[in-house]
Amino acid sequence: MDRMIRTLWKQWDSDSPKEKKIVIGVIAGSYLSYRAGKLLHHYYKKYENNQKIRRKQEECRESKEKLEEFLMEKKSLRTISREAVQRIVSLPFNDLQTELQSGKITAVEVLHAYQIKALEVDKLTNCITEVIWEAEEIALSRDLNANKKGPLHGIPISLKESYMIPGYDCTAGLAFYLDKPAEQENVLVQVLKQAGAVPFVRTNIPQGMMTYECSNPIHGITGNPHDPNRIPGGSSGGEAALIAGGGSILGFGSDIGGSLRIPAHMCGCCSLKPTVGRLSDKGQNDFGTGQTLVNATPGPMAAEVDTLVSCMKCLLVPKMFHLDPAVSPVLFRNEIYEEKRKLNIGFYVDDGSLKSNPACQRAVLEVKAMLESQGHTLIPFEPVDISKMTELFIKATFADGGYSFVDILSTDQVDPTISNTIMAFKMPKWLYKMVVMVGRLLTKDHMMTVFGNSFLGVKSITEYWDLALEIEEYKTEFLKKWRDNKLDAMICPGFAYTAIPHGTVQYLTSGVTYTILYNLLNYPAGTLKVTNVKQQDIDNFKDYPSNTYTEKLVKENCKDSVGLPVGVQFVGLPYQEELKLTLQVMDRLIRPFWKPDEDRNRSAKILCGVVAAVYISNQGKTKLSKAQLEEHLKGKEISTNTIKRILSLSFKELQAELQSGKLSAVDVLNVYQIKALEVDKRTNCITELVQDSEERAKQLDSDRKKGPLYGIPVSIKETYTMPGYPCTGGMMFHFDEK
Ligand SMILES: CCCCCC/C=C\CCCCCCCC(=O)NCCO
Repeated sequence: MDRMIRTLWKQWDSDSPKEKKIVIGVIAGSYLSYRAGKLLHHYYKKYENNQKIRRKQEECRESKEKLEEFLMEKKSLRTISREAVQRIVSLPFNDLQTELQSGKITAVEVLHAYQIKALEVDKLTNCITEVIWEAEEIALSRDLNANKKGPLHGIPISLKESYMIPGYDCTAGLAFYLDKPAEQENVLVQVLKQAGAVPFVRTNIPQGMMTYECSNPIHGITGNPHDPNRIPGGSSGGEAALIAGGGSILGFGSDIGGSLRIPAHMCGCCSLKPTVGRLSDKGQNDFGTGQTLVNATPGPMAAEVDTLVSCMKCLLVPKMFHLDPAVSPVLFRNEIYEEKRKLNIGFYVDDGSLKSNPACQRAVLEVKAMLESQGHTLIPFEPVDISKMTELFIKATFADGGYSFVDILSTDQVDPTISNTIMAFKMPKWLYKMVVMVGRLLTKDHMMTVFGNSFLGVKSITEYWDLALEIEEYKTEFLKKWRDNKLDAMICPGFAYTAIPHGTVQYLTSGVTYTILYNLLNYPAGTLKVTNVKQQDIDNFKDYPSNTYTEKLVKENCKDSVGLPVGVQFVGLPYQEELKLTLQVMDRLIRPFWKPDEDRNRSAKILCGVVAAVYISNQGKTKLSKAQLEEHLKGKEISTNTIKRILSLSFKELQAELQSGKLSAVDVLNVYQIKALEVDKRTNCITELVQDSEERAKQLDSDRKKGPLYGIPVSIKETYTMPGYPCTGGMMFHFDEK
C-alpha cells in the first residue's frame, strides 16, 4: 500500500505542472482546515457548554443556600416560628386563601413558610432548579397593597423550569439555552400575578422534556418524595415532587404526552391537562414547538382538586384573552361545574396494549364502584386501536426522526436517561431497523416495532400531510365510539404502572399509551391520586401476564412498591374542563358544558338542523334533479310579489318574520330555492341539492322551539361533509366517499 502511494505520488509529481499542484494543494488544504476548524469549533462548544453547565449548577446551588441563610436570619428575628411554618403549609388551599384575604396571615409569612418547606423537600428530592428572588418583593407589595386583593392574593406558586420569567434561563434541561435569559414573561404567570399570586421557585424537568423521567445534566436527578430511588414521573416531575412533598400548594407544568398527569399519578397529587387552546402557551420553552400536529399545553398541579378549580377560575379571565388573543375566550363556566345530573362514564383498565398493573386497575375499579353508588352509569369501553394511535403520536412528535434532538445535543452532555434513544436516533437507518427487528424478537413485544418504526418519523411533506389526515380520521373514529356509547366522561388508569426506579424508563416506554391517547385526541384530562399500592396488588401480580419483556419489567420494577400513590385519569370532550373532582367524595366528575359537536364539520350540521336549503355536489346524480325541483316549485304557484318581498328582506327582517310566525320556514325555503336555481342557470354555482330540505323545513315549522337561525336557508360549500353526500373537493378520487 505504502509503495503504491509512493509510486502514484512520484508519477503525479513528475507529470503534473506546478500550477495544478498548487490548485489541488490549496483545495485540499482548505478542506482540511475547514474540517479541522469544524472539529475545533465542536470541541470548543462542548467545552463552553460544560463550563456553562458548571456555572449554572454553582449559581443554582448558591441561590438555594442564600435563601436558606436569609430564612435563618428571618427565623432568628422570629418573624416566623417552626410551628407557624407547619401550620401554614398544612392549611388546605381554601383556608389559606381565606386567611390571606382576611389578613390573618401575611403574604410574606406564607412565602417564608413555603420557602422553608420547599427547601426541605428539595433536600430529599432535588426538585427545585432555582429560587425566584423577586418573590420577596412581590409578597411585600401584596401586603402593602392589602386593600386591593386578587383571588390568589399572597398564594405562593411554583413553576416548571420551562415557564419563562424575565432574567431567568429557561433551558428545558438543554445547555443550548443557557445564558439566554428570557425577556418576556409567560402569559399565565402574568395573569396569576395579577390575581395576587407570588411565583417563588422553579422546578426540574428531563432533558428536552420528551420523556417521563426527570433528570438532566444541569439540574440533576429528581426523586419521588415517597421513595427517592424512584422517578417522580415527568416531564413536570419537579413540580409533582414538590407539591406531593408539601413544598408548594399550587404549581404549573405542561403536557404533550402525559407530563402533567404521569407525575401527578406517580407522586400522588392532582393535575389538569386542559384542551390545547384553553390556556395560553405563550412564554413556554417547549423544545420542538415547530411540530403542530400534537401540541403541548400548560396546566395546573396541586394537592387538591379544589385548588385546580380555583386556579382555572383565575386563569380563564379577560386578562389572559387580552394577552393572548389566540386563546378561545371561554370563561370558567360555573353553571356546568355546579351541575348535578347523573353521568354516563366510560371506563377501562386495559387499553389493549400494555395491561395496567394490578394497583392501577384497582384504582379505576374503586372509582367506578364509588361513582356507581352515587347513581352514575359506568360503561365498559375499549379504546380504538392503540397501536395505530401510538404510531400516529410518535410519528407526529418525532416527525424529524429525532433530528432536532440529536442536533441540539451535539455539543451538550447527553443525560443517561435519554442516551440510548439519542444513540438510536444517530444510527444509520438500516442499522436502526435491524436493532428494532432484533429488539422485537428478543422482547416479544409488538409495541417495540410500533414505537421503533414510528421514531423514524416521516420522509416527505406528503407523508406528513397523510399523517395529519390519519390523525383526523383516528379522532373521528374515537369520537364516534364515544358518541355511540353516549358518554359524558371517561375514567382510566393514570398510567400503566406506578413509580419505577431511576434509569428504567428507556426500557419501559410502552406505559405512555395511557396518556398520549388524550394528547392525540386533544381531550382534557385530569389525574387524581385515589389510592396507594397495597400488598394485595403485589399478590395480584400472579395474574398479570409475563409474555413479553415489557410485562416482566413491569412486574420486576413494581414488586417493592407498597405504599406508592396511584392515580386515575378523568377525561372529557374538548373544552369541558369544568370538572369537579373532590378528593373526599369522588362524586360529580366531569360537568359537560354544552352538547358537544358531532365532528369538526359541526358548523354544517348545526346549520342544517335549522335550515332548509343546502346545496352540495354530486354532478347531477341527485334523486331530485334541479329540473325536478324547478317543476315542483312551479307547482306551488308562489306569486312574484311574494318572491320579491321575501328576497328583499334583510337578514334581520327575515329572522324577525320567521320568529314571529309571519313567514314559515317552508315559505322562505321555496323562495330561496327559486332564486338559487335562477342564479345557477347563469353561473352554474350549485353542485347538488339537499334532498330532504323541504321535509326539514316542514319539521321545523311543526316544532315549537325556535333556534336563532330558525328557517334561515343556508348554502354550504361542497367540501363540508354531510352524511350520504360525496364531498369531493372537485376530485373524482373522493367521489365514492359519502
Ligand atoms: C429523546 C427523548 C427520549 C424519548 C423517549 C420517548 C418515549 C416516549 C415518547 C413519549 C413520551 C412522552 C412523555 C411526556 C412528554 C411531555 O408531555 N412533555 C411536555 C412538554 O411540554
